[in-house]
Amino acid sequence: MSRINPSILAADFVNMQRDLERIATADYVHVDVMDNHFVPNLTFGPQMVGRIQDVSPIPLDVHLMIDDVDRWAPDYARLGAFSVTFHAEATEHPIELARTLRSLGSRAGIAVKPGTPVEPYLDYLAEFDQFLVMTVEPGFGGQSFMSETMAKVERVRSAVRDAETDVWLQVDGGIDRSTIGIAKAAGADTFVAGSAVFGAGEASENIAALRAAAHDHRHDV
Ligand SMILES: O=C(CO)[C@@H](O)[C@H](O)COP(=O)(O)O
Repeated sequence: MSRINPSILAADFVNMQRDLERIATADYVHVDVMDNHFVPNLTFGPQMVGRIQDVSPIPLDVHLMIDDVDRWAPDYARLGAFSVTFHAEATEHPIELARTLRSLGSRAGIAVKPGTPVEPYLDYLAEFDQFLVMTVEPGFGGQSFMSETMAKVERVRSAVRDAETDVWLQVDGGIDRSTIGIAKAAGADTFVAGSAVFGAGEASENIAALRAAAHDHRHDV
């Protein structure tokens, strides 16, 4: 199973509804919320995400790159996001927050930056629906895939297998037609792509090409 989640960080913000329609064949729309504090970039907050939720043809996979997630993450679950992922570095209470998100009807995801180890969270996988291993430093699109993060993807995949849970393993950053196979071989099943979808060519064709590139990879998880 390979899920393709286009990141609208690479969309045209003043033509957001048009760009959402262009990615209707994707699985989920990846919505990067940035506060210019947790990361040095700023996007949008609950009001805009609520409007995206209203008009999007596919469900929302919200990625919070913000501080104070204990306070703000529940708002995104309340507005109906399919999935809300917060950063492990932004909370001291990841399990409690994941439980709150689930109680509000959203899937709960935990994300780690490239320099953050995954081990502290592997004994608690059942508390989460998604584990996001960042494959670039969060903050900006168009960066190069960090292949050294694949060791962490392998560790999470192995722990998910051992725990016999159904946690989705997401990668985000520098995913394109060549790197998607590397991430899939390491054990990822959910792929966020910004530039590779909204860059050159038709978004729907780019999504199909990413699906094909992931599918072509022999090591299915
Ligand atoms: O969260 C982020 C960046 O922090 C990503 O979702 C980017 O938007 C991915 O963009 P590309 O690397 O695919 O261009």
